[in-house]
Amino acid sequence: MSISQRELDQEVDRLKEIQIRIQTEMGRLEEIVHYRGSEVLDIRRNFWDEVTVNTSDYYDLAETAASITQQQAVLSQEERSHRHALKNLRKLKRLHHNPYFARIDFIEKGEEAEKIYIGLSSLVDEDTHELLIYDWRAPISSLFYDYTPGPAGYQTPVGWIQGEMTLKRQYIIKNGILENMFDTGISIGDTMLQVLLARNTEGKMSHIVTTIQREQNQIIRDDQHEILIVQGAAGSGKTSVALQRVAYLLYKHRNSLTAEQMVLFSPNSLFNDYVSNVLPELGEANMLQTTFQEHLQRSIGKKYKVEDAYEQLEYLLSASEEDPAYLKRVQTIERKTSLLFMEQMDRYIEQLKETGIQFHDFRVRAKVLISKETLTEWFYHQTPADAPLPARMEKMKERALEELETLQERLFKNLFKKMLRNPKYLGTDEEMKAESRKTARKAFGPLRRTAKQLEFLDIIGMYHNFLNESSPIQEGIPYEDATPILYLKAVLIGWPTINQMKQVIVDEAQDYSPFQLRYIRRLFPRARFTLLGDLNQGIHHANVQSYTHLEELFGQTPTALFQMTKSYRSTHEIIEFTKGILQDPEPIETVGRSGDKPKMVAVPSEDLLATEIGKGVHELWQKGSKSIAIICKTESETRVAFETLKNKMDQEIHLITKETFVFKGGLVVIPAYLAKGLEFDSVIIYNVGEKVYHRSTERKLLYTACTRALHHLFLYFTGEPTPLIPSE
Ligand SMILES: Nc1ncnc2c1ncn2[C@@H]1O[C@H](COP(=O)(O)OP(=O)(O)OP(=O)(O)O)[C@@H](O)[C@H]1O
Repeated sequence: MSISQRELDQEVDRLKEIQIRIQTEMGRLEEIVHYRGSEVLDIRRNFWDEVTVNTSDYYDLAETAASITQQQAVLSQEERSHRHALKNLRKLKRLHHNPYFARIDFIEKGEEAEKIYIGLSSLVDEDTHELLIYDWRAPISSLFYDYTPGPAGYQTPVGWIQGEMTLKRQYIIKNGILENMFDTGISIGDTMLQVLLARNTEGKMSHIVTTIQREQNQIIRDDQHEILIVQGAAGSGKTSVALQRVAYLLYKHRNSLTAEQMVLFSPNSLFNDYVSNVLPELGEANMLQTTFQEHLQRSIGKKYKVEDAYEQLEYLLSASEEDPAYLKRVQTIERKTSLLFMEQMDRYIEQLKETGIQFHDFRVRAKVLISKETLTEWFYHQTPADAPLPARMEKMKERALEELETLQERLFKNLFKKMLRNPKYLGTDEEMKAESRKTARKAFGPLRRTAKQLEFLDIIGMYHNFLNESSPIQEGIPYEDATPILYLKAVLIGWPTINQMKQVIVDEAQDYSPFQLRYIRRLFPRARFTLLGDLNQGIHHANVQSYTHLEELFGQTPTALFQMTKSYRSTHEIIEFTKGILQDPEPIETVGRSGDKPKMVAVPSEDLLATEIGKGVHELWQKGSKSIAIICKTESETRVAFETLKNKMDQEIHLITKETFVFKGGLVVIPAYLAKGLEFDSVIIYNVGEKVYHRSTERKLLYTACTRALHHLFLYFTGEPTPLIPSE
């Protein structure tokens, strides 16, 4: 739709006017920040001058205390005002160069037409209290995301507002200059979205608030359901939705929810870095970010090393399918990740109430102080059989600490006696007593800690007993055993209290096993959950297979299942090509952006792969790519590729392994499972030869790798191409 020159001039004028207001307000706030800042410093420096200190009698003491309290109150009031002004100033600085990105004109039934400008945060006219810019998260801003011009409505805390949208306009404002604007007609698609999607990507993920789509907006703003499950095709914006949802919830519940009460489980640390800019760009603090692996290792403790999920995967991808050890491992993994296994554990734990509990001896070097038999005897005879297990363990702790106290007293007496007899020690009896007491206390320190943390419970021993296996875990815990071991521990001694967590977000949820998901649910009993995943991209063995399964896992509470089927990342050609890799795909649609067809390149021999890929990289730079990933199947293939490629490239090339924590753009070589969740202008699959990808379990991995591409996809192969890619 064409926009008249008059309208354009009006918009330019308005933008100028808003910027002047922002500048004026910034100036005012800068003064306040400066003034409050020096006030705070002043109060801190002269704190004691203002306090009347008199401690001669009770009344004076009380007066002194009151005076300190009063002075503290003044200080925190000043600090609060300072923080508030600083926060507002930062907000204005963000708005200054890009105050808003959209406008809608809306006529509420029975009211006058209103122009609503929407930006990253709101701006109020201090004098008239008029809202000059609405925050994108305000209820009314929903209109922009949900409707095209025509009848429209939105939900407010007091009910539904119905009316008519007469205009929907989007702006591209850069460095304070209005570069372009588009009006959306009833039938015209989202021009702005197409412009954004056609761009090249250089680095970390960016926010999408200027072009959130209706299906995404629904998920971002859903506050009704305690459990949200999102199936989203590759590139449909799951991670984006998760992050904008965090920003939305922080805005909506700003008086009761903080960033520390939200946690995001992401696939790996590299990914954490990749997404780390989004919330700060939106003016919000990042929520806690972690990986399940990190949780496992931290909870198991330093004594044992938990195998990495990627090590497990590396093994499964590299071992021969005929190897009996491989087959056994696959079976074991399938068993230990199932809910059936959890039920079997529950039965075993039930039994432990009567028999079979195991402890470690309390010992100092070789000397046993409290034997495991004694501990077992205490458990079954001195703790109430009908009490819950954690309560019984609490009793055990008390009992052990008591016993340690007695033993420590005995040691003290012996030491003291020895000192008295030994002419080497000089000093009064009292001094020697104190010395001996100190030595005894120190000697018992580690044992007391063991008791307090209930480390005398032999969790691993019981786990082995349950499995009916004799070989005890030495220093490494296989990935598939780590969660069951922690589950056993939690049920026996009580779940760690992570109750303050109100929102838990699990990205790549399809890579968790049913056992793990149920475990996570119990870890955060009071939290609301957002689980986002794509069954097409399930790369781990025995992960969740269906959404009914997921719903069952989280059941009971209000649960909603959303589907996002449009893929925003890749061109139409790449999407169609990658669909062919899947056998029974979840639905995927394109948003209509077109590009080159993916290219399969046959290479006569492996020695020539690097040279050919070098040429491909060159071609892709020429086409304007700013980020290129050469994706390999495993870490070992990645290392080989990196070594052979690094001398063939004119540009710098980065190797990415699971030890890489910082996301780098440019040219990278990366294993497929780490490329998960990331995206690049161009993707090169290192070798899609039949010898490399042939098992059906590798289908989803290959799919995941190919769907990382925005604009171009090149696939190289030696020998025959993989049968997983249908020939045209
Ligand atoms: N509404 C939108 N407007 C503009 N860009 C969008 C929108 N939704 C998604 N995108 C872009 O599409 C790309 C894919 O988004 P994102 O990584 O969130 O998808 P995903 O579903 O998590 O993908 P995957 O599962 O394949 O890793 C990103 O570049 C994102 O910025």
